[in-house]
Amino acid sequence: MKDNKNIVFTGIIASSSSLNNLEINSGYIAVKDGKITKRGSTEEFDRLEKSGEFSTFEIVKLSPDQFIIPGFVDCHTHAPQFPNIGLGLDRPLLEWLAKYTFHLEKKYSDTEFAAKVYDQVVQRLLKNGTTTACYFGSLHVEGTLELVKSAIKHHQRALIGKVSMNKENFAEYYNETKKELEEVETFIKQVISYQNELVEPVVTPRFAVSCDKELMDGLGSIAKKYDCRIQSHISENTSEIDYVLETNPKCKSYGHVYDESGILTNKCIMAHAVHLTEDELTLLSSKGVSVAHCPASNTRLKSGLCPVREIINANITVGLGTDVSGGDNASILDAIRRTMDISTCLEMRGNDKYALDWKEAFYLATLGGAKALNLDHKIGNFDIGKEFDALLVDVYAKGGQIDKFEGTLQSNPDEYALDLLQKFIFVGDDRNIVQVYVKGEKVKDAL
Ligand SMILES: O=c1[nH]c(=O)c2nc[nH]c2[nH]1
Ligand SMILES: [Zn+2]
Repeated sequence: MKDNKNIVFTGIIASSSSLNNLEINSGYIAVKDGKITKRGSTEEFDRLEKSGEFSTFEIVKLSPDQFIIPGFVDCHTHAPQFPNIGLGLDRPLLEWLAKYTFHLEKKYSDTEFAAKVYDQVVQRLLKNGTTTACYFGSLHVEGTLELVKSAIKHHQRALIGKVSMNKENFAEYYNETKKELEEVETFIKQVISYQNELVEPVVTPRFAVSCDKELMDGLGSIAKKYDCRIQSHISENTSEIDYVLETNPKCKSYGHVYDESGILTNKCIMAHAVHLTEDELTLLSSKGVSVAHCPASNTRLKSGLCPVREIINANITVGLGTDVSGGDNASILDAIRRTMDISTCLEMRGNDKYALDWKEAFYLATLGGAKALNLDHKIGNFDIGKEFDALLVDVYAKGGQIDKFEGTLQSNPDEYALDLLQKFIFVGDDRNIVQVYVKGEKVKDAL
């Protein structure tokens, strides 16, 4: 598709090195064959440019109102549910699944339908600056392979799972165990056979409500066999937890149901974790499990206010998820804002110093997400040697929400840069994301 040129950007560059360390300054970043090869000050750039170092590079000089940040990482979303976005949010989780969600997901037995929807989904996410997405597909192998093909076609970094379910439900949306395990292996082998460096398969037990012990054991073994990531849901809603404990009377917690089947590994990412006990926090932390915090769906489905600060303090790696269509917004910018809002609500209820500030939420949306998905050796910030997944943001982009009030931002260059980024985080939208790069290739250009 797009040609992978050598590019050097000069201007404001921002990325996190940890939850509490945002680096933002003016300088340059050089990208060769999709990887970051050099970074430095503006003075160093001027010197190197004069010496001819960048003679084979396209040079992109940012305007004073533009900056570069790492691409957003969506750690949890359901691609087949996008046609329902904004609809049917009047029921709690289990009723919502039975009434709206399973019926929609069943339609993905039609691969033509799947191909059309997934092409739109992948493009929507790239437009929003989501350079990496960890997707749930549907129960169907061929349908979910259409999602894989769309990610490859549009050059999105994607972790994709064929959903596994073997428990009967009213929608008749499940497989018999043997068939399900065979299909999961077929899916994994097929994705591997594409040999695409951006796309990987994920073992995806929907949750302990939909999978019995036999299936869960089998999925744990498959993940081990192929050294795959695993994704699922945990402790989102109290009725869900009650059901899981009732149907697994020998397990002392929801977390232990997964642990009994070898699901909890350092390649496992669990969505939600709204109602975990202290014991479960310790269990997840000891196993190296990551959590995808999905604030939009937690409020839309009235599941609860996720204590994200406690999860972070328990030494669990956290990233953000949009969780469409329990979540009503496909943008990680929205997840950033809702993360701040939910944690602020919890602070206002009496948890001192609980709220996450915008710099922390920005970290979760970038490097935190990359760590949660075990991709931080490749992406998440602009360390030399990492792959260049990045957004070029224009704070005053034409038609956008952010008005320019001349001379009102702080005049010190460092503070001015912080003001610009802060404006984008709180007020910006996809119109401000004027270019998107994945592994050095431009996948959106609205400049
Ligand atoms: O928010 C959610 N969306 C889903 O599709 C789902 N399935 C199980 N648990 C779930 N939670
Ligand atoms: Zn989900």
